[in-house]
Amino acid sequence: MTHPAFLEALRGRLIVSCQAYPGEPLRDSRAMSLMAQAAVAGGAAAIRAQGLDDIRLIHQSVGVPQIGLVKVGSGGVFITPTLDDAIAVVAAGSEIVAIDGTRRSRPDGLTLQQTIDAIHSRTDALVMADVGSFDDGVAAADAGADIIGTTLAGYTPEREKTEGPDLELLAQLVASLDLPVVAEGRIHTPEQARMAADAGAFAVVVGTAITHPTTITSWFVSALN
Ligand SMILES: CC(=O)N[C@H](C=O)[C@@H](O)[C@H](O)[C@H](O)COP(=O)(O)O
Repeated sequence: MTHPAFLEALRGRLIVSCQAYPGEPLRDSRAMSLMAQAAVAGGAAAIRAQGLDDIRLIHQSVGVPQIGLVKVGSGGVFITPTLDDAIAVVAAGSEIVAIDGTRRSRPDGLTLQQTIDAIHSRTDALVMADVGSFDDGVAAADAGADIIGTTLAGYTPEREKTEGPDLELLAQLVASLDLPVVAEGRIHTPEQARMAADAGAFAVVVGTAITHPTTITSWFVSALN
């Protein structure tokens, strides 16, 4: 399958997710933009970013493609839940919009296929469907997603939350789908990133282990307790 050049350029590469949440010390678009610049300086091929302000600023400050999303709440369908959210993410500067790609019903009443069709007809962006299970991945591919991400594995009732990345799900999706499958979620070490690549991931997204110093600090603190 031929992909747009900017997607092809992500093959086998690292994507760094730069996200901070309300109330956190780094919840500041400038901080996220600096984090993104630092990640690109280290070799990140793309940035994943949350929130329209962060997406806009990061779009202006780095020269690599961006996977954008908005998070609305934290339960149920919370990753770019509606079509309007997705259109806003693209308008803010994302080349790829990450949306909830599960089979759950969406708050605006559209199906996943209707959502993806509308994004494709109204924008040039690619759609990354963040899925939580194999059946989600198959359904999202059928619905027209351009990229499948394992992002929600362990965050819906369908899969156990594995300690590290859900490599089993990744391998199953890679074996069955004719689409780029991106490994995302709980990749905390370079070795795990390598394992995800070896399992056939098109690209590997790392967030917390690179860009969430509070969590990283807590890992070290725990090791000393
Ligand atoms: C489940 C969910 O809300 N995932 C979010 C999706 O954008 C982010 O909170 C994660 O940080 C991102 O997926 C990267 O994963 P990790 O931080 O584990 O490397």
